[in-house]
Amino acid sequence: MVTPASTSRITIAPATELPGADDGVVMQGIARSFGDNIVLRDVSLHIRPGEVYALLGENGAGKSTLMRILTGLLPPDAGTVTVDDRSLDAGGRDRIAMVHQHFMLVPSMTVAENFLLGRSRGVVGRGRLRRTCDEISTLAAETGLACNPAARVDTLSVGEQQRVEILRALHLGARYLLLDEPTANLAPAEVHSLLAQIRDLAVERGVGIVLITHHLEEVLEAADRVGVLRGGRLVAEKPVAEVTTAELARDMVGRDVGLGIRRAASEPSGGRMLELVGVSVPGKLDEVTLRVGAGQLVAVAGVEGNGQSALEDVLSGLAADPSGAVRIADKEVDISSPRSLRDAGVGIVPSDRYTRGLVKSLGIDTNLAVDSYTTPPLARRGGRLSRNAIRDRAERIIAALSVKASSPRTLAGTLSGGHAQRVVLGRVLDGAPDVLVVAQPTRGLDVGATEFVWDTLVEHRARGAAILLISSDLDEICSLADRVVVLYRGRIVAEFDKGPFDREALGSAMGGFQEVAA
Ligand SMILES: Nc1ncnc2c1ncn2[C@@H]1O[C@H](COP(=O)(O)OP(=O)(O)OP(=O)(O)O)[C@@H](O)[C@H]1O
Repeated sequence: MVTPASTSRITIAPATELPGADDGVVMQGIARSFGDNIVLRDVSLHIRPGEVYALLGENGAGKSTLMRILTGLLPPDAGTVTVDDRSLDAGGRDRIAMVHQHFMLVPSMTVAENFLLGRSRGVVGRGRLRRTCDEISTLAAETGLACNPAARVDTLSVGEQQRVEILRALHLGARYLLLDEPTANLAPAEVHSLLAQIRDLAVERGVGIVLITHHLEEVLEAADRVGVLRGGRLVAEKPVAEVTTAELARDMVGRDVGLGIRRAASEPSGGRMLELVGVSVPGKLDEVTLRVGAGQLVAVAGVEGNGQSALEDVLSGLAADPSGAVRIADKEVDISSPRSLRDAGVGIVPSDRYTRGLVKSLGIDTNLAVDSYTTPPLARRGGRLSRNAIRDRAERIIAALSVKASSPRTLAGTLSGGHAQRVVLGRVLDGAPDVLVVAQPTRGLDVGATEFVWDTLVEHRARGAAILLISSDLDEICSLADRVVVLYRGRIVAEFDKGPFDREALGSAMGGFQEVAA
């Protein structure tokens, strides 16, 4: 039983209808600034029913701002939006739905209960719930987006939750879907099937889809047209059949980008810099044993939800009830204390930049000072803080990582996702730690920034840092790792000792299709 808040009729989006001349999402002359920061200038876009339109742009280019304007969450300073020739206020808004990277589902409720949230006043009876289950099953069968309406959301994989979000939007009557990096957390095999399902929704049901992604191959695989935002303007708009990934990268960042293999030039020294022995966290991590030598980069490959967060928690000193041992340079460290790990030389780039990496309501300068304010040069004699040193440090890191911010005091919560990630990376890398644990370091970063982060990790490996890369991105793993272990359901199920790595074998181990004894 659920007690949703307001009443609305359930309308299942019909399968393909012939589009009229004015159909589609039409944005004309959109402009938007935040203070002096001009984010969008005279942007016009037309997304037609039945097409997949990929929207690209480097971090901070204004993609999310444009999508927030499109869904009516943010008013533009100038310009108009119509959906099938209706303004947003005259019914257009009901035809558009945004599917976020961070899902908006209530984990303790079933799929059907989530569908009914906010859609009827008072208690929902069994009959209504059953009807909704039937409607979901019908829609799932029609669209090929498999889904069990009676399943609790917290029992579903990330890929299944993604499908629930899409089905919910269609169930609400959306004819246009805005998908914000929909593949960011999926296993390699799931990526291809989701992209195929997205294409089917467009081709067979006439849904118009905006696909925001930083993975350029996904654009070629799934989209019909691609638009590139740069400096607040739409600088390119092309049929996908006429572009290459190299051209798209150039359109986005204004230069050539090389994301090739970057394994260690020489054999790693093999010294035991970071060692985990039989590390377990109840219900999450099972007897994980691994070693990372000085000057070596070991990747822990896996899809979110298979123990990566627990591993990150252990190495941050934040896991609940961990067991086993962690040694840094052959010395055991107290894993119940974040400070012991930090003092032992471990630097962590957390996977969730907002809950672990940044305080959104504080400035970039303060965020960059949080792990070094007790020592000089930030701390002065007598325990007082040096404002100048805090500002200088912030200015240096902002310049080194090209963080797009009007001043060092800009609030972290107003940065675009990619630039927020740069601040977190900048803080950790600036300390040049002996052991670097980096979780999903390039998630949400544009190709130019990804190239920069990869090069930076390689530099730190070359100076002798031991790097543990926790990632679900096969390109990242295959390009950077000297060794790969695969984490599935909390256990290491496969190990790959030397590149070049077999992407297919890696992908299937990540998806749990093949368990190889460690
Ligand atoms: N509420 C806000 N207040 C101030 N500035 C903002 C706000 N929202 C966005 N901005 C600024 O607008 C610019 C564009 O941000 P936006 O989030 O639209 O970029 P994006 O293209 O989605 O980037 P990313 O790929 O990093 O997610 C950035 O400079 C950001 O700092």
